[in-house]
Amino acid sequence: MSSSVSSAGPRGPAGLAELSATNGDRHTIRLKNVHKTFGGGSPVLAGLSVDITDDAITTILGPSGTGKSVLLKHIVGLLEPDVGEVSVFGQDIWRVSEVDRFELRKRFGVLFQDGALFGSMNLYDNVAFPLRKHTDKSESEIREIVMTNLKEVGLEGAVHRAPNEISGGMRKRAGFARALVMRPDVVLFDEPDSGLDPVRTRLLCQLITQMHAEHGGTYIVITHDIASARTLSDYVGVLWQGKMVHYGEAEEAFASDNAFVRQFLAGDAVGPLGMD
Ligand SMILES: Nc1ncnc2c1ncn2[C@@H]1O[C@H](COP(=O)(O)OP(=O)(O)OP(=O)(O)O)[C@@H](O)[C@H]1O
Repeated sequence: MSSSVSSAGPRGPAGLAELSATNGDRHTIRLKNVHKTFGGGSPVLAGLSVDITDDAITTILGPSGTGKSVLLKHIVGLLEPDVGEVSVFGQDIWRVSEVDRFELRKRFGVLFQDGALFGSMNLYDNVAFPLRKHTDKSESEIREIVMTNLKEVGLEGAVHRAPNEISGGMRKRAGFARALVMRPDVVLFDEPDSGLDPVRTRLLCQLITQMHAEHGGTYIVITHDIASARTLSDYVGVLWQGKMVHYGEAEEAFASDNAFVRQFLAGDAVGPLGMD
């Protein structure tokens, strides 16, 4: 973990003061003037720049289809920008060798919408998979880590179940356990709240906050659920029309006088964002 304030798990104004005092200038993830267009369509990212603050939970908000998942795939090096730079851990991810890019990716944990579990493996083997593939740990070491991680997400009683034998919320928690198993410096969540009822959403947000407080690291959570963003965020980024129209401390974002940011965060029907 690359975290000076990680065990503190910065929450609330006091946490943020501590964060900026110790950590203000460190940015593991930086995007500079990133453009991305698919085929002959209109640009999805159109000059997006942002420096994500380390050792905090950032939520990225924006309307449907605005490019949040595309942004996440750029951060983890799964998509290459047409123009611009994506720098992770101080290196331009597209100017390093493929082998180095693969090494950089190992420092990320990603939780995709449905948990992205292997259907043919039980939960234990799903969580053990990255350790078996990328480390030379013994099976008894792996067992200890896997059981700890599954316990942390409340799934120690479901280790032998297959993904299709458990609920969507449990699949997300199992995906979370797997995303954390390599002790990543950065964890990316692609709409962890999608398809969950409000209570399960709240519980998952609590789990994310709690795991961040325990393990530290830089968490980036993509969502369009404003309630989740309020619960989770140390920092908020708002994406619109291919750009990061706002990035800053959560309180600042929720008090923004930018017409779009205000409309989106308040969920107002009136404002620059319409149905198109
Ligand atoms: N591989 C791809 N090829 C072509 N178009 C793509 C590809 N990936 C994404 N897009 C397009 O990019 C746009 C942004 O998609 P993206 O999934 O990033 O939006 P989003 O903000 O995550 O949306 P939502 O909140 O609905 O999940 C969409 O128009 C989508 O069709």
